[in-house]
Amino acid sequence: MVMKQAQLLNGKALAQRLQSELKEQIQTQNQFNRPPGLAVLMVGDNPASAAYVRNKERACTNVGIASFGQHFEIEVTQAELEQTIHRLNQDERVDGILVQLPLPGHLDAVALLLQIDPDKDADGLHPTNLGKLVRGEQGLRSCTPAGVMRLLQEYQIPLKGKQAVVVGRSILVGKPLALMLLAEDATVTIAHSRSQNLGAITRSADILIGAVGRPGLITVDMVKPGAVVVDVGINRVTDGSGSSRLVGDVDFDAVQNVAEYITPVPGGIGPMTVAMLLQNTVTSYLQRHQ
Ligand SMILES: NC(=O)C1=CN([C@@H]2O[C@H](COP(=O)(O)OP(=O)(O)OC[C@H]3O[C@@H](n4cnc5c(N)ncnc54)[C@H](OP(=O)(O)O)[C@@H]3O)[C@@H](O)[C@H]2O)C=CC1
Ligand SMILES: Nc1nc(=O)c2c([nH]1)NC[C@@H]1CN(c3ccc(C(=O)N[C@@H](CCC(=O)O)C(=O)O)cc3)C=[N+]21
Ligand SMILES: [Mg+2]
Repeated sequence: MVMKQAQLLNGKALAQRLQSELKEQIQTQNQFNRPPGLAVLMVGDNPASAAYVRNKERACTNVGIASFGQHFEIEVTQAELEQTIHRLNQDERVDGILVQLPLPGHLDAVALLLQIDPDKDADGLHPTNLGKLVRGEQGLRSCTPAGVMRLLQEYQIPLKGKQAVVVGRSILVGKPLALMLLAEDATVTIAHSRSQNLGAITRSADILIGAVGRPGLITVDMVKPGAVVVDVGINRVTDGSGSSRLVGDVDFDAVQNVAEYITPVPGGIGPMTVAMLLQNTVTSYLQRHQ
């Protein structure tokens, strides 16, 4: 039997196009006498965060957004971070503030995110923006889930009435993504580490999202033939020869033989996340001057 390979959902290509559109928009928006500004706070050096920061800074330079990155030692205190956020809230050059998650255990992420001016909340994690998402109101949306939705939209993947299964329930990815899928009239199930019969749940999915952080968690037997498979996971793995590479949560090589559409890692949701972060920053920039 000849297996038809899934079509790739090419996040990298779409993200590049969105970036050129943003670049043009920024070039023609010069009445504010300054570029849009984005501040990313990173504590310690988690490898997934490091990849994000690298790509984000390259992308900012490319489209014309000023970066105000701040890298803190792992021992930084809550008070130091809160002071930094207060300063950035007041800084007229800064339109977007993002705190890289997860934070080391001695820091309280919830308390910190609460300090961000909701109008500068580039990752949509302030309770005001999360509340707007729950209520279906306009607001800044979390970048990764927004990137997933934008990519599905680009490929005209039908969502209305479809079974969507999101594996992972973090406040950064799984939960907001489930709400966004719901807003598009999908029938949404959220699975997590305590879910029983994960395979039975995922096999019901027309749209299956892996947002866990475990390489190879989603195996081919867990995927319904013809499903749309979105891999949010970013995991660095070391192979036998000692060289390291990025993989997602999905066993891509096997799953691409049964899925209708699939996102690659790298080149899928990662670049879309960066594009949405730039877009949120530009949105805040334009709104802050109204
Ligand atoms: N592509 C991108 O742009 C981005 C990628 N990521 C990547 O996505 C992944 C998830 O990130 P994030 O949501 O922040 O991670 P978290 O660790 O915050 O959340 C992971 C979720 O997966 C669930 N989980 C853990 N193990 C299992 C299991 N065996 N079966 C089912 N569910 C499980 C957890 O369940 P429980 O709640 O019960 O603990 C939790 O809800 C990571 O690889 C991260 O690097 C993150 C952000 C952006
Ligand atoms: N508040 C917060 N928001 C986040 O969105 C967030 C975060 N914290 N903490 C860390 C994770 C991780 N993450 C990535 C985003 C893009 C790539 C990315 O661009 N990846 C490229 C390849 C990267 C490479 O090859 O180095 C790709 O997948 O093609 C990676 C990782 C965002 N995260
Ligand atoms: Mg990716």
